[in-house]
Amino acid sequence: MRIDVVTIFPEYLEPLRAALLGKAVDKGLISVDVHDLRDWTHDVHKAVDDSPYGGGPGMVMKPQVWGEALDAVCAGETPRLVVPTPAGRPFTQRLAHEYAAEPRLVFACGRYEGIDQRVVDDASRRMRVDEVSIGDYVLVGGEVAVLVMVEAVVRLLPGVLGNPASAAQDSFSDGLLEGPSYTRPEVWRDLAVPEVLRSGNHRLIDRWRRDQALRRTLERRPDLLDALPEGALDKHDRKL
Ligand SMILES: Nc1cc(-c2ccc3ccn(Cc4ccc(CN5CCCC5)cc4)c3c2)n[nH]1
Repeated sequence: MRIDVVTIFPEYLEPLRAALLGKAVDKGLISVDVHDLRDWTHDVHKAVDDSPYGGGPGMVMKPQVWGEALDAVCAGETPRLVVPTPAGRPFTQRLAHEYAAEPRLVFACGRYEGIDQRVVDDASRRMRVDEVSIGDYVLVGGEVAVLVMVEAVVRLLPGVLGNPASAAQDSFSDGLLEGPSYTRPEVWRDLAVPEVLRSGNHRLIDRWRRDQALRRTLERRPDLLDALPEGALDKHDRKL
């Protein structure tokens, strides 16, 4: 997978070079290129923003600079363009799997109050463009959202995770939150590991884990229960 990121703060994307993602680059599983938007300015001030038409607080990013940058960065194999924004469709595990199947992703990181809408409108004439939100809170720019999305997507690629079974058993993979996890010691600060997990009875252990996942989902994310497909809960589940 080829990933390109356009930003006025390239240094914000340095974490993509570290740890697991850095190893994925070293292994040739992904390529990551970060581009400074200001490379496509032509004025001495390298201006990338201007006042909003219609008034309002803050500044809006200029379409001309973004247009030239995306023409250059998106050249070659047509990518899927992802534009983080508070006003976007939700980024979900399902969308992460969709992106993991793409050969090329380009991320456009806005700042200020966002990017002139015509940049998205124009790009949509040539490629798939998604305006995506990573949550219902407002960041200062798109860079952190790109770090979140790249991490969620790249970990799904074959060969990236040391333990691929982990991604297969992700939260949400069965529609529920995962329950609690434990490791040694058996007792820590007077807190003991639940007996069933040391019983060796894997039928009971699986049942206990599912009960814990259901309880936690009911308590923290009842909306996920409503979204479960018909028949996803068996009669034991419904008794909880
Ligand atoms: N999931 C998520 C994504 C982001 C995000 C992504 C890209 C940019 C580029 C600039 N900003 C700051 C920013 C500040 C104010 C407004 C104005 N809006 C008016 C009412 C609420 C806000 C918009 C945008 C981003 C924010 N934030 N959260």
